[in-house]
Amino acid sequence: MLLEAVKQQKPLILNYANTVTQQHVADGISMIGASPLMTQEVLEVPELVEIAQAVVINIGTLQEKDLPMVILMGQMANRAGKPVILDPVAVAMPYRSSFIQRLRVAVKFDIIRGNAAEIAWFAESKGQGQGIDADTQASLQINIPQRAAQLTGAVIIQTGVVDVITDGEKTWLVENDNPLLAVNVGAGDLLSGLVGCFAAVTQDYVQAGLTATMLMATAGTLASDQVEHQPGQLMPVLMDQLYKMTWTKMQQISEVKQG
Ligand SMILES: Nc1ncnc2c1ncn2[C@@H]1O[C@H](COP(=O)(O)OP(=O)(O)OP(=O)(O)O)[C@@H](O)[C@H]1O
Ligand SMILES: Cc1ncsc1CCO
Ligand SMILES: [Mg+2]
Repeated sequence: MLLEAVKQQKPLILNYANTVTQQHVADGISMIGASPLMTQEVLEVPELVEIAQAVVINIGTLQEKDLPMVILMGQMANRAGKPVILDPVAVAMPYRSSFIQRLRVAVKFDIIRGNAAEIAWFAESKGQGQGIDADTQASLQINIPQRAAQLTGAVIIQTGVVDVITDGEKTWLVENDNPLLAVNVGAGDLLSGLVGCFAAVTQDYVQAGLTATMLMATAGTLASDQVEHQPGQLMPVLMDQLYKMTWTKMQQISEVKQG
């Protein structure tokens, strides 16, 4: 079971993080037994990718000067067969689109985790919005993440009211409508970090994505029950729930369906 594997192997997860939510990302990775490391220095990238088991690239606060560093991280991980996870924050905005276009010609992403608007961009489909907010649509179009997977060759994790995990053929749905999680900025960034932890311990990236979304859904449900209508209290309780998580709880509490 992948949560046990993370606790036993304690993989090192190397992050190009955004400066808004990196503390949550680092804490979440640590809470489930993996080891986080953030970098912004190109000169240390080779030695860090060497010891890492996964690389997570989050473009939330991207800067042009960082592009060569991010390309190097991705390429070195690609060459070493280490998973590269992309969190394409607000990728539909023109400058960000250009950054990702230039990154994607150099780096293969194994997994892309984003909200519906972000994933729609990879599917070359019109998104519902261009900011960081998740699409709260009730009617889910699973053909969009499936198409994004087919076009990019990456496993897609689209989050929202329902999370969709797909490689373009196999598709899983995790029901996770949780208003307290939705309003906490960085819940998605945290999830992308957790995806890195599971991708570090299996080559089955659909399974890694499914496990991470089940984990987040379960921890989110338990944490919301504890803090009730106080979203400002959620994050610390969510961290406690991640720390205490078991596979049995994840199977009992998260609602998973085949798409
Ligand atoms: N109603 C909802 N809308 C959006 N996300 C939700 C909702 N309910 C639960 N979530 C969960 O919140 C987490 C973050 O998903 P979201 O789609 O908001 O990512 P995001 O937009 O990238 O967030 P951020 O940029 O703040 O990190 C996911 O685990 C998702 O399943
Ligand atoms: C609000 C915000 N702005 C850039 S990154 C970020 C956190 C959500 O990804
Ligand atoms: Mg996001």
